[in-house]
Amino acid sequence: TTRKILTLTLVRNVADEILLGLKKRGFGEGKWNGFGGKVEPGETIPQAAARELTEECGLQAHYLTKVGLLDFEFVNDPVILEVHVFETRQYSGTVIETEEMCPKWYKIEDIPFQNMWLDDAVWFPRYLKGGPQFYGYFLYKGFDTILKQELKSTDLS
Ligand SMILES: CN1CCN(c2cc(NC3CC3)nc(N)n2)CC1
Repeated sequence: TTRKILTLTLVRNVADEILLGLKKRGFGEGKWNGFGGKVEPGETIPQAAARELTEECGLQAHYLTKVGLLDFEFVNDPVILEVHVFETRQYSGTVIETEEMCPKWYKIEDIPFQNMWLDDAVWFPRYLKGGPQFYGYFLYKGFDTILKQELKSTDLS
């Protein structure tokens, strides 16, 4: 198996709402999600996360916190998606719609799980609770069925 390193950044405002984007094209089109993408050569993972955030919604993150790591495997597919999850509460700029994303602020109680990746309903509550970083593993069959899942806390010490 090979790993594809990806980023996912969740933005929170002072009202504790969360900024999600409706993906307009490509992988995950039609789903609400945080912002992210691939890590380019010569980039650290946090640098890639910050770059993708700006490209996808116009905000500049001034501080990123690593909140978790998610591994996604797909039956009969050798590529594991290794998604590094970050949060920012310190950012500047104006939220804009881009070619990739239509951003919208959500109250926590209104997060549209029915229109998000299936796994989000599993790990988002753990993310929202805060605390130690989390590790999640999801084995998908197609894009609509999770065959196996694992979610645990990983203290760095
Ligand atoms: C650049 N990316 C792509 C992958 N990604 C995913 C994936 C995901 N599930 C996987 C079955 C697809 N679930 C969330 N919430 N995000 C984050 C952003």
